[in-house]
Amino acid sequence: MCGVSRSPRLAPSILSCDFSRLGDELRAIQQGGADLVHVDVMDGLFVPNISFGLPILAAARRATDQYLDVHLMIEQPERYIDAFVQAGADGLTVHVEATRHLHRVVQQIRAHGRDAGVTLNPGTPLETLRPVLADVQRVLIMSVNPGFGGQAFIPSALDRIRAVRAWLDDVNPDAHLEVDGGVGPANIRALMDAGANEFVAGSSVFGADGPAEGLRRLREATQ
Ligand SMILES: O=C(CO)[C@@H](O)[C@H](O)COP(=O)(O)O
Repeated sequence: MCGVSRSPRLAPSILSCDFSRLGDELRAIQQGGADLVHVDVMDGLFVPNISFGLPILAAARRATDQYLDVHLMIEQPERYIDAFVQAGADGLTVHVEATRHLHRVVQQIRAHGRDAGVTLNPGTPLETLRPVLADVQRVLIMSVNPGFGGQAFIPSALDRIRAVRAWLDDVNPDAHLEVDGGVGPANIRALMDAGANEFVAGSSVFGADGPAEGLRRLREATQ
């Protein structure tokens, strides 16, 4: 039996929001029942896109009291952990491919009292995560190649979730297992059944019908 509640936690990705109305968007997702706010930081080096960085995170921190789940798609994240903590991150997730010192970065995040997360690209062997599984609060399985919102879900993520869920149940049942990329009403139930309990969603939340409806559809699909 897993230690964390298996109740699904919805994590809208603000990468897909209207940044000219960031405060309104954050209020809308909170009112719509978001459980945490996913913040995608991209450096144009680790991924072929630049999103935003510290000032936007700090602005989000001023605008909401919700948990800020920061996904660092940046090279050598150890250079910026302290700054992202200062800017208001509650959880920081780093890529195994982006650092030579994965265990040290996890320690660095934990030393600030924040939740440490680890993630990996869809083409990276899961084994690279294993040495730190007991030390983290969150594992993120990427179900797209990171860098852009609105991409198609990669089905092999389902088996990867099942495998990591089994490992976590052995060594760290309290850790969250999050999935990110192409998540929507059509696949959220299958992802839940595979063992994920946190669901990052950009397009399916900030779509044409707005965050309240997007979140309602996702929540309904988990039933
Ligand atoms: O990290 C990323 C992309 O790199 C994701 O968080 C996306 O922003 C999710 O967007 P959708 O696939 O839900 O549109």
